[in-house]
Amino acid sequence: MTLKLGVIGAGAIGQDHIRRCMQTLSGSRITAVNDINPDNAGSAVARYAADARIFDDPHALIRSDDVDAVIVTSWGATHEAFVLATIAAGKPVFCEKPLATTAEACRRIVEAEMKHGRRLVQVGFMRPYDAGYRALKATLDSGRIGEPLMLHCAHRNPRVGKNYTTDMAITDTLIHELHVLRWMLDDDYVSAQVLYPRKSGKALEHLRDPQIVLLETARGTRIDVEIFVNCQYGYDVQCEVIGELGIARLPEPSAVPLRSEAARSEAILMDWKERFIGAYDVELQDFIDGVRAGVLRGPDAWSGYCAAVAADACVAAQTSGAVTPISLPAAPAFYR
Ligand SMILES: NC(=O)C1=CN([C@@H]2O[C@H](COP(=O)(O)OP(=O)(O)OC[C@H]3O[C@@H](n4cnc5c(N)ncnc54)[C@H](O)[C@@H]3O)[C@@H](O)[C@H]2O)C=CC1
Ligand SMILES: O=C1[C@@H](O)[C@H](O)[C@@H](O)[C@H](O)[C@H]1O
Repeated sequence: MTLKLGVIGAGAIGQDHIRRCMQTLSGSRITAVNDINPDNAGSAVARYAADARIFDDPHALIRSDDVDAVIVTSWGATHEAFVLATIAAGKPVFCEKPLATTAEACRRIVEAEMKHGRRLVQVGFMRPYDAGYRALKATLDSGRIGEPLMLHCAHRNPRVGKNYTTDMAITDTLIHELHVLRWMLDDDYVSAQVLYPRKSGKALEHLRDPQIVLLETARGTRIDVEIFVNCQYGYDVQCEVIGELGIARLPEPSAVPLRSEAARSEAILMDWKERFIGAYDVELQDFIDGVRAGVLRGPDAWSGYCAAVAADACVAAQTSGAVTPISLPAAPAFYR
């Protein structure tokens, strides 16, 4: 049975996921698209999914018999309502990160899914599907560098638009690290602090950029993450783990080492779509396969909630400047 997918939000990543479902992945097709901006829905359908129906009402799309499962790729603040409605309809949902923009909203999703009694939600945290992060985690798990003591990370985007606000450095950007580092270290955060270095002249008036987030885990590992979303030169994600016996780094994406014009160089990617293209393909194929097999295995709503608890603390720390505690309840049996 080919899985019929409905997409809510046909912007940058919505269109990219529609393209990959229609052109790269197997076992699904896009049958329905909704966007608050009808031009975006129209252009997605025209470019990639000529047979899909355009819905004016996202809730009608969720309920439609032409939709077996839903992909939510609208703005973060709208995710909660669409995910809850899809759970209420008893259908699986792939929701782009963040699952919701606050821990309280994520908790409501967790409660609704548990009440339903079966996993329906996969969160679009793609980094655990990335070959580089998987290799880094395998190295840590092998014990070759001993226990991790410190991590130095960076998440840099060349630039962001005028709607990107200071808190989005946490809820939209750092949220990837909050999820992937917890997964990689198999450890929980206990505190967060945010520091502001000198502001870049390339950042718009309203935005504090760059930012440094300091995290501490329950086992005492210290993590610093630089978030710099107007770095100009590229899309650059770095992660270095300092262990008791050695150091392990996230591999760079492969690039041709070039000797030209009296210089040695390697290109740096400019776009998250290219940097994580392999990971997006594998995560969405995993969702499609999981729905068809009746068992979702990807990042669950609980991991979306845990990332949001840490994000809430970081957002509070952005204004207080203080070291802010993070405390997580034990995972319910449903998610263990
Ligand atoms: N996993 C990843 O690496 C990435 C994840 N994302 C996440 O995907 C989501 C979308 O991001 P982008 O595609 O970059 O944004 P975007 O602004 O390019 O696209 C969002 C689309 O959603 C539509 N939309 C907004 N509110 C809506 C509503 N109430 N109903 C229907 N449509 C609505 C907008 O009109 C727009 O077409 C965000 O949550 C973002 O954090 C985005 C980029 C990469
Ligand atoms: O998820 C993403 C965007 O929404 C976010 O705005 C960027 O900062 C991230 O690098 C990208 O992966």
